[in-house]
Amino acid sequence: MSSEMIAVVPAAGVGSRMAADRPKQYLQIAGKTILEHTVARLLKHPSIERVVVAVSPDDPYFPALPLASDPRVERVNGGAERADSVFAGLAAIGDSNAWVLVHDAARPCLRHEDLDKLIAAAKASEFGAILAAPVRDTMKRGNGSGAIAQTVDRSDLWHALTPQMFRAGQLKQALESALADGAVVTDEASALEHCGMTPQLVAGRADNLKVTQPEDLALAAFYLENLLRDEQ
Ligand SMILES: Nc1ccn([C@@H]2O[C@H](COP(=O)(O)OP(=O)(O)OP(=O)(O)O)[C@@H](O)[C@H]2O)c(=O)n1
Ligand SMILES: C[C@](O)(CO)[C@H](O)COP(=O)(O)O
Repeated sequence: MSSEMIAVVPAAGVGSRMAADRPKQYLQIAGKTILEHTVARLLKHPSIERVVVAVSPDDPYFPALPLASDPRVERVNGGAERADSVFAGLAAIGDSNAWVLVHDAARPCLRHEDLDKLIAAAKASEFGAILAAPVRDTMKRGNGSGAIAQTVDRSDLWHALTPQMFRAGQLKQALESALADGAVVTDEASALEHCGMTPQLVAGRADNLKVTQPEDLALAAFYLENLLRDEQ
């Protein structure tokens, strides 16, 4: 059975919460765009053979990046929602037995120690695996009017991270089914859950943050500089 390992990077978002002059994946930290750092982290891992990047069809930034001419990087057109972009990336993978790791373009601080843990867990799981960070704060649910409705039991509560790793065919079928049913699919695992499957949780580092809001940029730069120094 194929062991080709391909990363799919959804990078077609507009970054509305970042409210910058360009989509956040094209903001610079540590001398490069966030997207370049994210793709470099993936291609630096010896098990990942190529990266499929889903970008907006009218994206003017991607062609100017050196990675656009890297033979290991394939561009596809992303879609209206993140799940549509992931689905478009999967369409570029012909082998249903290939391993696919879906990783947000907005997460540039992925460490190989976490990637190694994820790969091992996914290969040992019937339904793949995702990186996740245990919740560390007390969790509250609001009552819709700004007050506390209840405290949520945080035991075994996790922040889903990426990469999320599955056999390409398994993920494609689950996404097709979940999207056809109108399910809310904010990460790949939720599509498999919709189909009754139970991917494994792999405890990952909390510094694998998704750059989402303005205050995340400086933190991501700090985490990335730590990562690059640790890998020297
Ligand atoms: N239609 C979309 C929406 C999002 N993404 C990607 O999915 C990842 C996680 O999404 P998010 O952090 O929500 O990015 P945006 O959608 O750009 O942010 P916002 O929700 O603030 O607009 C990002 O790398 C983003 O580029 C995508 O490929 N296609
Ligand atoms: C996939 C993800 O990063 C896991 O936490 C998250 O669901 C992306 O959500 P977003 O609203 O598209 O940022």
